Amino acid sequence: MSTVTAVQVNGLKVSISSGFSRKKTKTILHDLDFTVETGKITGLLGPSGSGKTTLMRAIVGVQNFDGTLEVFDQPAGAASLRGKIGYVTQNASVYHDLSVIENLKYFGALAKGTSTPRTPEKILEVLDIADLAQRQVSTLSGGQRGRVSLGCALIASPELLVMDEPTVGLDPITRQALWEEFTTIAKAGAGVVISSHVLEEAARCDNLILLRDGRIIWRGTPTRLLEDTGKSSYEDAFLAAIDGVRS
Ligand SMILES: Nc1ncnc2c1ncn2[C@@H]1O[C@H](COP(=O)(O)OP(=O)(O)OP(=O)(O)O)[C@@H](O)[C@H]1O
Repeated sequence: MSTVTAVQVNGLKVSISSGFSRKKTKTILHDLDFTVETGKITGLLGPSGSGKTTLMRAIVGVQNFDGTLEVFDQPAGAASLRGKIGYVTQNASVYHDLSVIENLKYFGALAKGTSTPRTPEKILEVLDIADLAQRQVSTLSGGQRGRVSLGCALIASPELLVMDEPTVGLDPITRQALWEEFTTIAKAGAGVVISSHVLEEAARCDNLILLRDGRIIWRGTPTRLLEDTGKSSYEDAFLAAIDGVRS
C-alpha cells in the first residue's frame, strides 16, 4: 500500500491573545514542521500543557494559526475536507438524550454526501458495543461513552482520524481493543493522529512526535526513541528526551 501525505505542517505557530484588552499574546505552538502519512499511526506525546490539543485543533481546522498547514493538499479547515476528517475530542461529543444506535445513525446521516459512511451495525461490531445499542447515552459509563464517541467519528470512514487521548481512563482490555482498531484503520489506508499520556502506548505508533512547551523536541519511530535515549522503557525514554535529546 502506498502512503500519501495526509498532513503537511511548515512553520506552524499558534498565539493566543488574553487579558482585559486582549493585548497580551502568548505563543502556544512555536514554528512546527512535520508531516503525517496515511497508513500509519502518528503519536503525539508531551506533558500536560505542551500543546497537543491545540495542534490537533489546528489540524482539524478549528484553531487559528500562522504558517502553513495542509490536509490532503488543502488548507486546514477547507470545506472540501469536510467528511474526510474524524475528530475525537477529550470529552465525548455525543447526544446524551439519544440511544447509542440513534447517535450512530445521526452521525452516519451527516456524513452522507461527503463520504461513504459505514453502517451503524458495523461500528457496533467493531467497537464491541452491540449490547449497548438501545441504551440512552446518559446511562453509559465514561468508557462506554468514549467508545460511542469514537464510533460517531469512525462511521464517516474518515481518511484522517485525529484523536485526543481516546484511551484515557479506560481499562487495559478496552485500551488493547481500541489500539487494535486504530491499527486496522491505519492499515486500511487512513492517516491516524493520536495523543496519549500512556507512554507504553507509544510502542503501538509508527511515528512519534514529542512536544514540550509548544516545541517539537524529538521525532522518529518508537524503536529509535529507545535507541537514541539508551532506555529500555518508553517512560524512561520519554523523560530522557524531555531532558534534552534532539532529533
Ligand atoms: N484559549 C486559550 N487561552 C489561553 N491559553 C490557552 C488556551 N488554549 C490553550 N491554552 C494554553 O496553551 C497551552 C497548551 O494547551 P493544550 O491544551 O494544547 O495542551 P495539551 O498538551 O493538550 O494539554 P493536556 O495534556 O493537559 O490536555 C497550555 O499552557 C494552555 O493553558
